[in-house]
Amino acid sequence: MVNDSTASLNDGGRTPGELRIATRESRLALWQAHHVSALLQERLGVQAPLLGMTTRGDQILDRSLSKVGGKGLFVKELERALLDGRADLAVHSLKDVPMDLPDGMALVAILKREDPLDAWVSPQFTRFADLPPGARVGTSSLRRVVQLLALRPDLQVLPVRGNLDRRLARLDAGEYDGLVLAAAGLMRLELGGRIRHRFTLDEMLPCAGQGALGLETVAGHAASHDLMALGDARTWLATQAERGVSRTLQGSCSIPLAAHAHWLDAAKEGSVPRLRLAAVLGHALEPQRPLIRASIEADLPPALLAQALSPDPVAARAALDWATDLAARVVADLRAAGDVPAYLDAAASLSAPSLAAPGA
Ligand SMILES: NCc1[nH]cc(CCC(=O)O)c1CC(=O)O
Repeated sequence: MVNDSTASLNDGGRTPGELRIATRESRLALWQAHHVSALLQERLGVQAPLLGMTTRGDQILDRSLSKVGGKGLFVKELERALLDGRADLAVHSLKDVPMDLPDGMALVAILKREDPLDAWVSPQFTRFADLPPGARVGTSSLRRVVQLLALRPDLQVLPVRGNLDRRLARLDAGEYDGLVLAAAGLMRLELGGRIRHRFTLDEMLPCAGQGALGLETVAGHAASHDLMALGDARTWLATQAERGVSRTLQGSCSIPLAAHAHWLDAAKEGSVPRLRLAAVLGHALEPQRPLIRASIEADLPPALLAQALSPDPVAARAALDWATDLAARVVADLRAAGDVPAYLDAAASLSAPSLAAPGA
């Protein structure tokens, strides 16, 4: 939508009143940074030029990310720019943001989530269900691997890394019969036309934070209050619940864990917002073992929606506690539904580099 903002890459001196955005230089990261720059201009009247940076996570394509420092790699160098004062904020795909930020950093806002689902992309096969036995599907996400094999144990699931354009090029070159990719990333890059269909939540549960954007600053940044106004309370509560599941299960990139929450009432007037949180855990070493699933629903106490984005830490804490409690209950249900410790041990001992990859 706001692809052609006035922001331009810039590494010169600072201008008072502007908010500089540190960003990776992949097409997706630049789209996201431009999007936020345009929002800052529209909603706050603030100029927000971009500071482009190449991170180690972008340079290292030949090794699995979990071997070289995990998805935190994408984030660390941007954080250094924030701590140095070279930039004021960083824009992240929330699902790439570690569960616990380093001391001194804050996730000040989570923008309204549009499309959290995973998409089926294939030149040849209109529907995932059309795939012939033994077909080759590309994904490097363990979460997707275990869910794909739960749907279709016959499939050959092959690793694919690199940015979206690179993955699609390999698909078009015939290396795969299809790919599973986040719909949000494809839509942002105007590649929505490549989507054949979205998977249902029962087929392919997304990972925590998928489809949402998070804004990070140093804690206590002077613009924190203004930036918080860009956040969306419902998305914040839903994604905090999702991230609570990952945090409780020590979700790293090598855990085949999905966690997704969505609001059930579609904002009908007078209705109580009700959140449904689901989680799926697969076995990292024997992906054919049954998935462990749990889901839970809860009505949001009405006051908490407003409190979610409150600058008052006590009020915000109450909203966060509600989301965290939901996460704890889903994790308890997971533990009751299957041998969670054995599945977590399998993920911890994972040694097959071809399976370990970023948290997509
Ligand atoms: N793991 C990489 C990544 N990080 C964010 C997105 C897409 C946007 C999003 O999910 O928010 C993707 C690509 C993908 O998973 O297909």
